[in-house]
Amino acid sequence: MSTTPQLSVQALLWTGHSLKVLDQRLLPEHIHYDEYQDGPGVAAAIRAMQVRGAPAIGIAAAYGVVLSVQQHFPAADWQSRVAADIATLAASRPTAVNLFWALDQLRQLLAENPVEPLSAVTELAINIHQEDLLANQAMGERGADILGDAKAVLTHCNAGALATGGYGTALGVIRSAYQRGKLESIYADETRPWLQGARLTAWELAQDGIPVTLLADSAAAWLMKTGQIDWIIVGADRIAANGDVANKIGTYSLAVLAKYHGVKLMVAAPSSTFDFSLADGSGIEIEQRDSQELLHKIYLDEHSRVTAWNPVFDVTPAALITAIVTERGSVINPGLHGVKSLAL
Ligand SMILES: CSC[C@@H](O)[C@@H](O)C(=O)COP(=O)(O)O
Repeated sequence: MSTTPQLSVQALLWTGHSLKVLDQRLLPEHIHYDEYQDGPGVAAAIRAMQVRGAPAIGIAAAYGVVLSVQQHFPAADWQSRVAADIATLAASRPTAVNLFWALDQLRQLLAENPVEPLSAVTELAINIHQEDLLANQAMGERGADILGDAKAVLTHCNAGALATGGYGTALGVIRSAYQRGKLESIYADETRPWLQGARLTAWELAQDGIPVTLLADSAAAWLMKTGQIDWIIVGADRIAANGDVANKIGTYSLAVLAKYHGVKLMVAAPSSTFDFSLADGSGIEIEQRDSQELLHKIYLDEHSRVTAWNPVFDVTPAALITAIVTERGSVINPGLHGVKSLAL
């Protein structure tokens, strides 16, 4: 096992009484942290994508509950106020299951600790944050083992430290493989329309001195056709029991292209990203974001006849995935086996 370097990038900083959130809308030009003292503030930060990426959304929401308890306990109606803040946090974004996974744990703990809730929820939120970092480090090593001697990979979106408690899922695998000296080329899609690849992944890897080559999303087919990559490595927002994976829009098209070109596809995600209540990916809600993310401003006029369709996730069928890697283990060919073996 190789050692993990000190992390240069942190999306979330817990101060003990507030949450500092790196505003990812401003990267890579500006490194600016906003400080939040209440649950609705954190929910707004998630909705606006100041913090984004499935595990980071779950961690931020956990701290949002801590801030809510800190603000309202021990007022007579603290429980209903905290419940309202939890509902606001749950409504912030629909697709990443990590959000609901974290909130469910905090809700249950609050029910068990009505007398001293603050210390209990604080301990749990910090634990969720730390466990995510450890999971990513374990996943990174496991994923690097599966890559073996692969020389070149492509990633999509940002599934890095910025999207998690640290180290990253897909970027964790890439970090670990790079440290082993195997990877010669790392490609990143721009990831339109929000440019998570161009703005975040490129910046994050550059912070660690890891070279990366950016490409327009539409160049990915030609990258594969010309034999330049062995693997595509992505994260996930929700994985159903049969291994279908919801992830950033464009992942499905990469998976189809990969199948055609004989390129392998790895999904790296912590256990908190699995939703075993769903038999397959058809039940996953796909977030639609504002058309302003796509439309040129001359088309934002209310009389404009130009509109935009902006789904920000898609679902990749398990049959197109070569390996799903978690901190607990991995499944090769999930289309044949599903992922129930990864449940506790
Ligand atoms: C480890 S992050 C995994 C996914 O959350 C990531 O690939 C992704 O799709 C993020 O979408 P985003 O809309 O930026 O929150």
